[in-house]
Parts: sequence; C-alpha cells; structure tokens
Amino acid sequence: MTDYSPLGGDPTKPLRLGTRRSKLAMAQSGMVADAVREVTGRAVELVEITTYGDVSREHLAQIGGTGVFVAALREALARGEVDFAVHSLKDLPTTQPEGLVLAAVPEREDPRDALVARDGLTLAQLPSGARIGTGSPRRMAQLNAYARSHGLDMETVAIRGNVDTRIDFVRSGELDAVVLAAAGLSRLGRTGEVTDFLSTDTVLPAPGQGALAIECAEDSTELAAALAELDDPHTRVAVTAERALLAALEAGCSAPVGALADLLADGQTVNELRLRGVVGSTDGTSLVQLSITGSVPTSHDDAAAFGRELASEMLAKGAAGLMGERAL
Ligand SMILES: NCc1[nH]cc(CCC(=O)O)c1CC(=O)O
Repeated sequence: MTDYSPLGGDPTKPLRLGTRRSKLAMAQSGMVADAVREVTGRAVELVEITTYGDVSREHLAQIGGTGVFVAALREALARGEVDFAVHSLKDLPTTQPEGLVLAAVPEREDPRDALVARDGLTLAQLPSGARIGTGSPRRMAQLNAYARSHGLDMETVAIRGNVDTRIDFVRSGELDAVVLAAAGLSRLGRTGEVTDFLSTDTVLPAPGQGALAIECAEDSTELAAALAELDDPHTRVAVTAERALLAALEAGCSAPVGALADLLADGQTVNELRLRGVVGSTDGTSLVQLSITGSVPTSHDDAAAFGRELASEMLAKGAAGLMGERAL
C-alpha cells in the first residue's frame, strides 16, 4: 500500500471508515464520518468489522484486556481494507503500532462516569446494601473506597455487556445501579437515563475516556493531513498526559487506573494543566491518589513527560503493588 493515497486518485470513490458494529461504535463512527465528509468533501462509507471483544462472552480481562476491540480494526487498516478507523481512545493500547498514526483526537465529550440507578437515585442516596454493577476494576476500586469512607455497606458486582445489557440489570431490579461512561450515553442520546454524573473527586475516569481516536496508515499522508483538521489540541494534550501516566505505570485498559488532565483557565486564557491519577485495590481498601499542576505542555513530549512525572510519584507511593491484580 506504499503508493496508495486515498485522497488522491478517484475522488468519486468513498473513503472507507472501519468501525465496530456495536450501537455505540456506530454512533461514534457516524459522527466522525459526517465531520470527515465536511473537511474532505468526499463520500465516506462505514465498513463494519467484528472484533473478538464483541463476540466473546468472557470477561474482557480474561481474554486479554487491553486492545481486544482494537486489534481487528488495526488489522483491516494494515491490510488496506479500510482507509481509517475510529476507536474509543480509552480502549487503545498505549503503544502505537508501526505504520499507523493517530491522525486526530477530536474534542472530548464529558469524561465523567455516570450512574444509572433505580428510582432516580444519586450515589449519595443509594441505601446501605446497594448493589452496583460494573466490570471495571478502576470503578470498583473507587466506588468501594467511597463506600468505606462514608461508612456505607455497598457491593460492587462484576458485569459486562453493551449499554443496553448493563442498563437492563437496573430495569429488571437485579441491581440497584450500574456505572457507565457519560460520553457513551451522550453519543447514544441517552443522557436522560443518567441519575448522577459522578464527581471526578469521587471517581476519576479511565485515561482518555470520552475522547475518540482517528487512526490511519502512516503513508496515507494526504488523508492524515485532512483528518488532522479534526484534531482538538487541548484534548490531545490532556489525553497524551493521561496515557503517558498509564504507560509509565505499565498498566492496560483493564487495570484499576484512573486519570484526568484538566486545563485550568484564568479568565479566557488557558494557563495550567492539572493531572490527577489514582490506582487502587478493587476492594477500595487502599488507593494511591495524586495530582500535579504545571504550565500547559507545548509539545507531545512535554505532555508525555507530565504523565511520567505523576506516574513516578505514584510509584514511589506504592502504586505498583496495587496493580498486581490485573483484571477483575
Ligand atoms: N470499555 C468500553 C467502552 N469504551 C468506551 C466507552 C464509552 C465511551 C468513551 O469513553 O469514550 C465504553 C463504555 C463504558 O465504559 O461505559
């Protein structure tokens, strides 16, 4: 595919966007397709690709955690079957494979986790004995730590599945609440079902949560340049710092690691970046939670250094010992 340039050649040919087939992935890809049509003036067609993460009923962690949703899309890219692919950034492994580039990270949606509980309950209103469903060790660790510090007797229950499956646990009365990414619900037009947007002081999201990643082959230089118009520099800086933290902790997307970089503004001027990180045991008995603030990084390397610095401070406080239980 060395001299294959999707933006050159026949302009009547649609650009092929590789996507997972879940409702959420299709919604995300549809939004990106619209934006790409706008910036390129080209037709964009969605090519659905089934990934192992979509067909397996096993818990994500058991089938290898990091990257199960991503591998099949990348293979299709590498084989030249699609021109570009859209991923949820939080599902992307932190190492960039040879030959592929992260052409754009568009403006991030709400990064917070959201509670969908019975009877409109907020986290603070959940009664003792409440059962909360989540398959994420990161969410478990922080929810259990919250319960402990508030003297609440809550139980986190391991579940997995798509958005409908997870919300059905609440509808059916099997669970009192489930926790999902607010961004996913928003892209599906379902924020109305959220009963509480969880404060990032209580639950830090996964690194990159709420952001999308648009990836293409490195040698599709014209396409990469066109896609770069969809890049949001502030989001890019934030997620670069968050993912460098994750990488330096040597953790994957199923590790109990939360991170969020905020740009702090003084009036209209963005002048500082705050990066918060957390790692915890899933039972919530121990959490290492730290934050650093500094001037806004002006390069990819500076943003990554920001993440590595927080990681080394967390490791000095015992973070490594809390990631032993990879997965559930
Ligand atoms: N791990 C699955 C996954 N990957 C991305 C999202 C939501 C969208 C996003 O974070 O951008 C979800 C679902 C969830 O965590 O509820």
